Amino acid sequence: MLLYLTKQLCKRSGKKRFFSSVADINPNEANDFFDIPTPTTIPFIGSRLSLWQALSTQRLHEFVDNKHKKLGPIYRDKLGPISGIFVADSEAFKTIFSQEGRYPKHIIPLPWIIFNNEFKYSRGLFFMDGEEWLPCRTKMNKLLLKGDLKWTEACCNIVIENFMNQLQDGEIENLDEKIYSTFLEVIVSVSMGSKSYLKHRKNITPLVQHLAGNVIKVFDKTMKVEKWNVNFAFKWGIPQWKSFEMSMRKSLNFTYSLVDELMKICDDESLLVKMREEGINNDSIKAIVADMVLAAADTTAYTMQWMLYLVAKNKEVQEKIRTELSIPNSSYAKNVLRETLRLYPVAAFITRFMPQDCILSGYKIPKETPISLSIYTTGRQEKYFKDASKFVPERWDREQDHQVTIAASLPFGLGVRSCIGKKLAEYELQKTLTEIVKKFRVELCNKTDIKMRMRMVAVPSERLRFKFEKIC
Ligand code: HEM
Repeated sequence: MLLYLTKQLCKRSGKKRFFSSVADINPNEANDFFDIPTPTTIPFIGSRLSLWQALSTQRLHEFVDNKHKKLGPIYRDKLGPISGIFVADSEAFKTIFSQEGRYPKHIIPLPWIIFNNEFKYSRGLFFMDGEEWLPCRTKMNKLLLKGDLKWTEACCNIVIENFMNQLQDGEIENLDEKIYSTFLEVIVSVSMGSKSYLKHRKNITPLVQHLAGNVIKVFDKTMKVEKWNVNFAFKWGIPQWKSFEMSMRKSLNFTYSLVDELMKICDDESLLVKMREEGINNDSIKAIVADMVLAAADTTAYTMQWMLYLVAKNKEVQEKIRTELSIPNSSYAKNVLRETLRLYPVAAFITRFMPQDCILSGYKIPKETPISLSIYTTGRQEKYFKDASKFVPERWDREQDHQVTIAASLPFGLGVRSCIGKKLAEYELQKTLTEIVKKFRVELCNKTDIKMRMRMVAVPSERLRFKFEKIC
């Protein structure tokens, strides 16, 4: 898989070797770790205060972006519990993914670690490491990233058709909530299979709506407790911790019971049955699927909103999507999605601990140093994307040479630990976009400038409102 991706990226970046930086730097010439630029702030208070400010205004991406502007593509910082380096350099990204080892490790939010340890919930892929993670991940790759995925597409199509039936002329009330529930319902329908979903959807839809409310709270409460010293918050049981703990328990308990029920009614073409056939035991199935439910909704729902926002502001893009619908194998909708994720990567940071010492951007990095890849920053840099602030889906066109640096926009990550839901997400997002644009002209009703805010994932600074006009 990694070899395939590497070849693809070589082809597109026009370079001979994608991971060129690995061999090109002589370790003796590299600079010392402590020479990496670091912000000058009042010791301790300065960095905590600015972090607190960045977190409470949900502007962590801008905070980090400004630091890169001042200090360059790599800098060292202590961000509360996370003390490590921040990297905004496509060559360094390649080095990281090529040297991340057999069992890549990422940072897990501290409240979630404490919660899992304290209450002994077994969790899915995102939380697993090493020997536990690899066999499960290999089996899940086979089911969700390789081969024929028509069975997942069949599930998406039914749920999206249902969503389309809720749209009409005019401003759609609570569109964001409808989008959220729809994408949550997709992962539920994939878990149970399209036939079973069709049979039981009347009962499933209200459960999904209830779950959506809980899942939203988990992300919100995690953000709120992270503004505090999390160990302190947990130890003293402050209200922010209690509220986070409650939302997490509710969501997980509800999701586990839902998966239990789905296991009884799923059909042969379902994720649950396919996981069983791969030899994954029932407890692990429950934990993996429950986590996917949590990972699937926010990421896809907000990407859908950003995509609608951008096409609503760019009428010519809408028109082109409509025109290209008649062209077989047109990749235009896919390019719209790629361009949306370049400007608004819902996962604005990807993290890693390297298993051995490495050299990044000319500096020696000791093994196990927490590394944060600033995906938001690289996606908007002029040196990687011409007219970087403009929304130009055509720049991703394979036929034309618009000089995109693929490794600077990695919304799903790269390599063996990249997003397991990538193909599912790409299909459902493109399908929903084309169905909407085929039937409606989309207009943005918000009058103020919309900014990106970090609520674990990248969300709009205010509720997006759209007006739909039916195309006769
Ligand atoms: C636009 C949609 C999505 C985006 C941008 C996205 C992005 C990401 C990113 C950046 C990672 C971390 C990769 C890394 O550490 O290298 C990730 C991991 C993950 N994603 Fe997604 N994701 C999306 C949708 C989904 C969906 C629909 C699912 C569920 C089917 C999903 C399930 C997961 C899981 C389980 C992991 C952890 C994988 C592991 O650690 O092995 N994601 N995603």
